[in-house]
Amino acid sequence: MLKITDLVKRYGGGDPVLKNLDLTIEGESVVSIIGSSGAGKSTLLRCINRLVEPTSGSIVLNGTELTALRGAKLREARRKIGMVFQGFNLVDRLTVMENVQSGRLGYISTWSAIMRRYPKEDIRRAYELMERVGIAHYANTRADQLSGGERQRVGVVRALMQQPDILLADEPTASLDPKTSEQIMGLLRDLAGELKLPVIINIHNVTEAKEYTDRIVGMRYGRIIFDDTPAQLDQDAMDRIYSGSPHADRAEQTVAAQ
Ligand SMILES: Nc1ncnc2c1ncn2[C@@H]1O[C@H](COP(=O)(O)OP(=O)(O)OP(=O)(O)O)[C@@H](O)[C@H]1O
Repeated sequence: MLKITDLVKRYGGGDPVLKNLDLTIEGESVVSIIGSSGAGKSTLLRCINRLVEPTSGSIVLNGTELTALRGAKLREARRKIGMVFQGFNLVDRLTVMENVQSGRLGYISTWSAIMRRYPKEDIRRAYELMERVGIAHYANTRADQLSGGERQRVGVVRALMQQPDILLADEPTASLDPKTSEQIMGLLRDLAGELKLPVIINIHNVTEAKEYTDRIVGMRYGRIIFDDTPAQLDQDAMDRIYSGSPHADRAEQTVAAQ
């Protein structure tokens, strides 16, 4: 279970971009986070895996308070959080297998990694996952020879090699054509079910969010203002999520506080 309580993030001395946010995700479900550009979607995901340091608040994953962790304990917790990126974040000159095995860094010794001496079990699991997502025949191909959709499949397998407790996907389909984008969304949904893995996806494409996810969280300037099933996301909810501006939001809050 992921339980976020009273989360605040402020970059430098500016206004908070996450404002006392609460969010609980239980069990395996696919949750999408939607909202205008600047709503704080990426910041929220990056606070969960501590790529961004929260200013205050609590993030508990399966009983571990993530915000309190440092050093080795933080690295250990991070291994349990898989991340899929918009730009795939692959090492182009490495093969698909080498990219996929980089998900095991932190589990195997640096020397084994340098020598590309992967444990048999890791190779078996990599092939199983690559087979599952349809890229096993590319195992020895350089990552830069693959199409966008294939590259994202590599990104997904690399994240799954970590044997994560949760998968975070930051606009995983934003660089893909519409058909490939739907395939990747379908894959994430199916893998979530098969592996009993909660998945949180930041996404701009509301049609895909409705079709491929179980729950939609709508953010507006640092707050969650919608949290329900796709069926409940009507035009009125859409208008609320996508209306306003950071400036208007700040003015509203100032008036409300007076
Ligand atoms: N490293 C940073 N330093 C300063 N401000 C930042 C930083 N990262 C994000 N911000 C600001 O925080 C706010 C939220 O940004 P964030 O990227 O989380 O929003 P988003 O909803 O993911 O937007 P998008 O959909 O465009 O990716 C924005 O105003 C952004 O300018």
